[in-house]
Amino acid sequence: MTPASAVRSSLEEMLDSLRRRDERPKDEPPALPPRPTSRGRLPSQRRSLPVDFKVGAKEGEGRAVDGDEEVVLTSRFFGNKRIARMPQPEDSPYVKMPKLEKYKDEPLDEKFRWVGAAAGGSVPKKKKLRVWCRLPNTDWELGNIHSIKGEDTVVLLSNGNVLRVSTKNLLPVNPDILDDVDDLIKLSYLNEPSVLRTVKCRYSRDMVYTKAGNVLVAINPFKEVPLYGSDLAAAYREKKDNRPHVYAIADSAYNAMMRDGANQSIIISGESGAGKTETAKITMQYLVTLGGRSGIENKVIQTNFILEAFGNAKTSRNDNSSRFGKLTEMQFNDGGKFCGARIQTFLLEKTRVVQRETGERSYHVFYQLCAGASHILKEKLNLKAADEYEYLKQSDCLRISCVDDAQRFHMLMEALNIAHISKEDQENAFTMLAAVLWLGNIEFQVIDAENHVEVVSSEGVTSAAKLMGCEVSELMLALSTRKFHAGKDSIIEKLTLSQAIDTRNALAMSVYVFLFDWLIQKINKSLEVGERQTCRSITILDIYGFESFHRNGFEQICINYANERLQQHFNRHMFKLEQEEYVQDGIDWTTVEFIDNSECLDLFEKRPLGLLSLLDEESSFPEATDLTFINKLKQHLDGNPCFKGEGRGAFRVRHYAGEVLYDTSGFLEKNRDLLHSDYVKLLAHCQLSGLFASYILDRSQDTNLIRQFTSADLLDRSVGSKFKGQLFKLMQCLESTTPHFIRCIKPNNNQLPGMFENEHVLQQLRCCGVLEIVKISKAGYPFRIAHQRFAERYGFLIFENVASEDPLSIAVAVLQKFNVLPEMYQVGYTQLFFSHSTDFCIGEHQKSHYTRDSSHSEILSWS
Ligand SMILES: Nc1ncnc2c1ncn2[C@@H]1O[C@H](COP(=O)(O)OP(=O)(O)OP(=O)(O)O)[C@@H](O)[C@H]1O
Repeated sequence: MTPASAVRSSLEEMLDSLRRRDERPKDEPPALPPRPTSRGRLPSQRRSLPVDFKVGAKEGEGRAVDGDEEVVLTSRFFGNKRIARMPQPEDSPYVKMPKLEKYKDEPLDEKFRWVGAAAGGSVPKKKKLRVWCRLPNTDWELGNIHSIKGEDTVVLLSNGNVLRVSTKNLLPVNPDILDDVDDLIKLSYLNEPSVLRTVKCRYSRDMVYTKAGNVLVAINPFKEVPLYGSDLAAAYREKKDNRPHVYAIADSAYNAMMRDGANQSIIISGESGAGKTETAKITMQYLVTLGGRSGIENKVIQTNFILEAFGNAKTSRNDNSSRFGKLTEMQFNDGGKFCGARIQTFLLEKTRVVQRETGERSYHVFYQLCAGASHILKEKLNLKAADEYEYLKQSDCLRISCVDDAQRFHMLMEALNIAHISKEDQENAFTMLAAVLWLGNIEFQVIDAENHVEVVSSEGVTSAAKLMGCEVSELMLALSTRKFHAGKDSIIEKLTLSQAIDTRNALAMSVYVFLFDWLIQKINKSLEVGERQTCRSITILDIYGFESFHRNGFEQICINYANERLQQHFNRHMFKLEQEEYVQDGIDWTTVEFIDNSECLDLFEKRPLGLLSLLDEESSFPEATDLTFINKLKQHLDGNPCFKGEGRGAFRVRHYAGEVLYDTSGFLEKNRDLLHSDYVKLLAHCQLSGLFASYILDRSQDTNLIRQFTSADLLDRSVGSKFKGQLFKLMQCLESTTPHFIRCIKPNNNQLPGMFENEHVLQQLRCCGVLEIVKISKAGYPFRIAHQRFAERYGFLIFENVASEDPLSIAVAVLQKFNVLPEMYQVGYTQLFFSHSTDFCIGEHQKSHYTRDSSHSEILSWS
């Protein structure tokens, strides 16, 4: 009998007793077990994991059978105490927590290595055994042991080659039957090539979702797969399907929200192009159908299209890359009905509007407008084809294959209508887009030896001025001069060519950012529930993925910093808090190590000598340049193992997802993000259209966007500090929710279906700590219940008067009376910890009374 079935029968027995409670003879004497020892803890008992795995074994004794041969295996995953450090308490978005054992000071290479890679569990010792063999190019290949001599083994590879390798480069292979297990926890041998083989095998059969314990791994199919739709959604809703799926994650978040009343979050991460945005949309779709017909489902779904048009663009990594972070709070009333949503966005990549790498595009909406606007609209906006605008044609990429921009524009108009964005507001938005495009066509001519310029009178400037609703002369002046105040006098200074171009671009970017923010406000207004009737929510986070391009600038460092923060959140919940709870409740537990990214976060956030602080400090010196900035970084950060200064104003950061080379040019300017007071005024007084102009005016007064900052102002307002502040707020918001994680994986860099690049996928699996998650899920106790609650629920089974006994004695007595195997649970100071969910324990007929808690809190919940 397996441990699971033993528990099933014993708990079934317990539940039978529950049903028979009234018939139970009153005089049956309860069999009281001896009181447990002090600290409420049973004698140490390690649960035996399925098959051969042994927690805590240094040199393992697990046994496995391969064919007719029994082989001796070694398990070396556990036993290394290396728990990661908590974030710096003085500068952290989290509530202060007790400090844990410090990360060992190992060489950096060690920390970035996948801990289980070489120590995948076993060193096979018998002939003919199937093994994974690490090739000189680091790929893993299947083979059979031919002979063993000392430390070396000769392996017959599946491709016919024969290889002599060191035995430490061999790992055990799972039986074929486990090739496509839906949860990696079911693998007998947990090692890198086996995990890869499983996800690859599933991927080849269009099973793009696999579970790694509580985490869902989603591999981007890059094609339509028959995994979605109302029938399938209904199957998940009615619990008829339990295969790994986004629907299952959304369903479990919804159930947890309804059951516990606690807000939930679904955190979707992965590198650029891994499928986060699509996954977020699938999640939303499922949630709105779960939440019943409220009339605003379609509105919410359509907002995705609007946001993608204005906030997504083609990059070299992804034809539809989100260039902003998005948090969508789906709100439900007490009856679980979906009743509204609120969207929060983070740091739109604004430079894309005026400049980007060759082969990439600006925001989709520009091309859609040019291709799809009606004749009347075109005339009104003096709109030309996309290739007539400098801002669009400069990167040699006007189209995306298989995408019809004109058709997308019609879809956008429809989405705007469904989202109840008024016709007038729509027209205002299109007017601003056209103004931005015309601004890009404004040219300057040099008028003196000092390179001072004036604006060339052209269709560009007249159209831009007209669309913005200001005088042509006003715009010309704002773009070619700058006014300073010296005492009571104001001095007008002419701009040089490069200053004028920067000013024009800054104006265009600002208009676009204002437009984007304004649109989010409009959308939020439209999705708002009139009377706030809700106190429950599920928040979906879809933030731009980790990026490493040929050239990486200020935007990339912000994006990658955000991903570091998110990774820390993941580590904190999957590894730190989970293991802390075991330790604090005193159960027998051997720490599972994981790759911590605290050092990289320190590099960014430490004060006063972190990257962001140094950037702010340097930005506040008017004389500072990108060169003085890089020197400062080298001077102060060289000691951090995640930092390496390079030549030509560049530096490297060792992120959790890989190393990125950053080019500091433009860092200071982008961090300062100063708007010249002249054109803030210009914008504020433009007759753009009623509401829009007043919105700009509000913003300009709000943030006091004027020149001549003091350095203290700058610290509050620099882009880096603001972004860090936003991320901290985001983390605090996520901390108040129960998280559910989805890790998206990109199978290849070509955005092609059916192409699975082993090394690339492996790298991503390593980064998200999949192996460690499986280890912790396999060895851990995900289902918990407080002694008190367990005693209240089950105590009557053996005690006449539950109130007269202490909860711990009752709990232990019940477990012993019903022969629950000691390997299946541990008794902590305050809780009982179970390794299996109630799904193992109760019959189908009981499911309506018991819901499974796949998060953390308790073993059972009662309806
Ligand atoms: N579940 C899916 N089914 C079919 N195609 C998908 C799926 N998920 C992603 N894709 C394809 O992959 C492309 C990239 O996905 P997506 O835009 O969601 O990536 P992302 O991780 O959000 O990237 P970024 O960080 O750059 O925004 C999509 O445009 C779509 O073509």
